[in-house]
Formats: sequence, C-alpha cells, structure tokens
Amino acid sequence: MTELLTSAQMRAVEQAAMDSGTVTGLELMERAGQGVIDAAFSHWPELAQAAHRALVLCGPGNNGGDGFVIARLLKEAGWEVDPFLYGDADKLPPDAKANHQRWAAMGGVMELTAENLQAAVRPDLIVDAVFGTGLTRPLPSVVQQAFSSLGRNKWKGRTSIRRIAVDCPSGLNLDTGMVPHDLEKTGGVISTNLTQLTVTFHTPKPGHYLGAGPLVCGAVVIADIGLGPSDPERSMLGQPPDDRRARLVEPVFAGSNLPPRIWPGSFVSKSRRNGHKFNHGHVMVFAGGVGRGGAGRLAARAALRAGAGVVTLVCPPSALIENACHLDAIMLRALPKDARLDSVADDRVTAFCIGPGLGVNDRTRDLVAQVLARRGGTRAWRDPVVVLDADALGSFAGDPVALFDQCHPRTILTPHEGEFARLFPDLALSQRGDLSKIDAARQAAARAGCTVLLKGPDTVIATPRGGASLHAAAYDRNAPWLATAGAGDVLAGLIAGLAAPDTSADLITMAEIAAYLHVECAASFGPGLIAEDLPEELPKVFRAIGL
Ligand SMILES: NC(=O)C1=CN([C@@H]2O[C@H](COP(=O)(O)OP(=O)(O)OC[C@H]3O[C@@H](n4cnc5c(N)ncnc54)[C@H](O)[C@@H]3O)[C@@H](O)[C@H]2O)[C@@H](O)CC1
Ligand SMILES: [K+]
Repeated sequence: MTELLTSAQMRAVEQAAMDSGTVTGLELMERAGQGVIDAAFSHWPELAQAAHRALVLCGPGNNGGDGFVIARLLKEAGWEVDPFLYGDADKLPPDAKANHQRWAAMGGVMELTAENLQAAVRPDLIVDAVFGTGLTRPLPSVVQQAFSSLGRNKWKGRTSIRRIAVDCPSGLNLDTGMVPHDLEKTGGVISTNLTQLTVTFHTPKPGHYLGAGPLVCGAVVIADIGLGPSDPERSMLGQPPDDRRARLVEPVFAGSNLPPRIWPGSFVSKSRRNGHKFNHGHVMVFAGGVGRGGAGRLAARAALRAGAGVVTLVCPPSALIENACHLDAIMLRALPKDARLDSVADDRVTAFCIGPGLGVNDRTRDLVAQVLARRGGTRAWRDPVVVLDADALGSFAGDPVALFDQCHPRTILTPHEGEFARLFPDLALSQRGDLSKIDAARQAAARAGCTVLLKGPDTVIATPRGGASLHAAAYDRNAPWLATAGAGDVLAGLIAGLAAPDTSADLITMAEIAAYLHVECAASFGPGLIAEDLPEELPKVFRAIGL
C-alpha cells in the first residue's frame, strides 16, 4: 500500500523536513528537477543519447521553480532550452525566484502566451511546470490558450514531441482528480494538455488516480526527493489504514513489491489452512423473485469461488425452481413472504450479502433490518458481516437515517455513484465541488457508522474513523470491460466470501482485496468479459498470485 498524500499533507511533510534542518527547500527543488529529467531519460532513452531542444512552461509558484531547475540542468547538458513564464518573476516564491535568477544568468525567458509558443522552434520535449499542488481554481484563460496552441502548432512531426508534466498536468486538482472548469471558456486540459508522462514527488497524490487523473496524466512515475520512507508500510500489511492519510490499494509495501502471494494471497482463508468447510465461513445471499434471481446468483457464485466454505441462496418460494435449475454447489432455501429470517439462517451464517436483484420495496427493508439485527450467536465475539448493495440501499433512499441507525461496524455499504447520491444527497458527485471522492466517502462512512465502498473505476473504501483507501482500475490496471451489468453484484459477493471466515482480517482489508481481485479477474479475462466470467476467472487469478 502506498500512501496518497493530499497537497496539504505533502506540504507538511516538506515543511517538517526543512524544519528539521536536514534539507532546504532549494535542495528539494533541485532534486525534484533532477528527478523529472531522470524519469524522462529513463522513459525515453533516446533523449539521453544526444542534446535536444526543450520548451519549459513555468508557472507562478514552486512548480515553476522546478521548471527553472529543469531548464538549467538541461542547458548544462548541452540542450537548447526555451523557458516560458506565466506570472510575474518578481512575485515568485523564494526558492522558485532563486532558480529563476540562476536561469536568468544563462538565458532569457518569454512570457507564456499562445502567440509566443506559436513562434517557438520545434522542441523534442515539452515540460509542463505551470501548476502543481498549488492549483486553487480553473486555469487562467491565457494558460488554457497556450496549451491549446501547442496542439495546433505547425511544427513538423508534432506528434513525436514528448510531453512531460511536473507533479501533474497543469489544471488537474491533485486532491480531487477533477479538472476545475471555468464554464465560460472552452477546452481545458483534458483535450489540450496531452501529457505522456507525469513525474510526481515522494508519493503519488489522490488526483493521479481519482476522476480525470488517469485520463490526463499519461503514465505516473514517483521521484524520490529524499524525504525518507513515507511510513513503516510493511507494518500496515492487513492493518486498518491511517485515519488521515489515504492509501492506494496495490501489492506495494515500503516502496517494494511484495509477491501477491503475501498480499492479497495470505488473506484468502483457504490459502492459509485446512479445515472444515464451516471454518471458511457461511455466506447467505438473498435473491429476487421469479426472473430476477440472476444478480443474487452472481453474488453467490463469487462468494463461493472466493473461498467461503458454504454459500446459501435464499429466495421466495416461487423462484425456487428457477434457482434450482441454475445451482448445484450453492445451497438453496425458500423464504416465504412473511417468514422470519431465523427460519433459514442459523448461527453459523458468518456473512450476509443482500440487495442485488431484490427489488426496492418494504420486504427488502424488512430483510435488511432482520439481517442487521443479527448478532454473533455462538460466535458472540463476532457479528456477521453484512454487505448491503443495490436494492438494499435503494430501499432506504427516502429515509437513509433509518438505515444508518441500524448499521453496525461489521456492515459495508457498496453503492455506485447513483445509489450513493440517493443516500447522501449532499455528498453526491454533482454537489462535491472541492471535496474529493475520498473525503465524501469518509463523511458518508462516519454518518452511516460503517464501512462504505463507493464504486467506480476509482473505488474508494472508507471507515467511520476516517481510514480510507483508493483502488484504481487505471494505468496498467485499466479494466474498461468491468463496466458491465452484474459486475457490481459479483463485487458484493466477493466481499462477503472473503470476509466470511472467522479468521478474516478487518472489513476494510477484505474490501480492498475484493476490489483488487475483481479487477485482476477482469484484466485476466480481457475483452468480451461479462459478469458471469468474473467468478469463473478467480481460480486462474488465484493461481497467478501463487496460491
Ligand atoms: N519546497 C517545496 O515545497 C517543494 C515543492 N515542489 C514543487 O512545488 C509545487 C507546489 O508549489 P506551490 O505550492 O507554489 O504551488 P504551484 O506552483 O502549483 O502554484 C501556486 C501558485 O499558483 C497560484 N495559482 C493557483 N491556481 C491558480 C490559477 N488557477 N490561476 C492562476 N494562479 C493560480 C497560486 O496563487 C500560487 O501563486 C509542487 O507541485 C512541486 O512541483 C518541489 O519542488 C519539491 C519541493
Ligand atoms: K505541472
């Protein structure tokens, strides 16, 4: 797990390092500039083999300061360098001003405008050092126009020009992954700032993985600027996340890759020990009525493939034959309309998955209430895990507090953005503004008193205490085939199946692993994927991670 530092957290880390006297701001800036050049040369080795030409676009803050370091270092390596500045050189912050002055002894600086860029000699490399973590509002129109002009320039072989961004493509908010748009203006970085490589410092930032981040960053490389390890991450293995710093869900700990056999493999119950089927948990999944059982069956299948010892599907009596025609290894029980849950669920049920295909109605509300009221029974030390998805959430759309009042710490809500908006209208995507998806999920978890997994290509998992992690199906784990009907039902089943064993780790850890495996299955299966394929791909993914 890699920590994702917000802009404020990153500033605090830098400030603490400077206050400790181990490093100065100028030294950090020098390392940042050098880190960008090293990353560029490693990504495009041909650039390292001879001197070339660079356009360096600098902004009014320390991101611009990094740009002036890059300009100087490239010039010293024999490159032709043309820097452009947005803003007033006299108003640059101290370290950036110092680097501007060092550059000024070597060459001139042009004002950053579309006209000046149009007149520039064709570069081999364009460096975007206009705005980094300090962006607070939409890009100024003059900067937008300058970026747009780069795409219109008459340079020969324009498409072979390499484009690198310092910390982020300018215009991207690194806390939210949003590109604040001034709606009066057209374009914006998404269409005009075609970054191929983004070099960020110390740790990745949430915005590299949230929202538009993966669409605009190209590839992301982390440059070490000597701020030390971010946290003893190895000790975080299987631990709940820090209450303030979010983490990225990936098998990387303390900066090095762990074999996936250790994470996530060692958290899969059956990889650890033998035992009776009930040692691996009993998952109960609820299915809808006649013709609506597919979603529940998908979840049940995923729970069983994930390693639950026993999975039972519960359905109305009228749907018994339909489900019996589809199921073998999954047990089947009928629950008449007015019957109590106790008539089918004994104390050995360790996890419930409720919602997919169930219908938005009073019966669903009643079943959710009965499931949430269950306690550990003979396993009094541990209440059953409850995964609430789809219609279990939709059924409380008009009265979310009634749901939150019943949720306990072993509950996880797994909404997509639409379902989330109905439970937490003020935290909906359309209302979020500068609130990141991570903070929205945190607030939702605090309100609901349980874990919340907010789905998407950027899936955020948050706990009521503020712990949060982000799983991104992005960059080399991009999985567009996952946007398919039923994929969410499979995820809900995976969580229930992984979290069902008595020995399973905390709920957020198991939700992280479910999100990870879900995408691994999609990537492993590849194009043409439909939801049924996901559970069937799981054995192959388990073998690939060394189980
Ligand atoms: N010593 C440090 O703090 C280090 C900082 N580093 C670099 O410094 C960057 C952060 O520097 P800053 O905090 O100065 O932030 P930025 O350089 O991203 O920009 C901040 C400046 O832009 C202005 N601004 C923000 N949004 C604007 C908009 N839409 N239109 C016009 N002006 C706008 C702000 O008022 C401020 O003057 C990082 O991204 C990184 O590249 C690195 O050099 C490593 C060391
Ligand atoms: K930038």
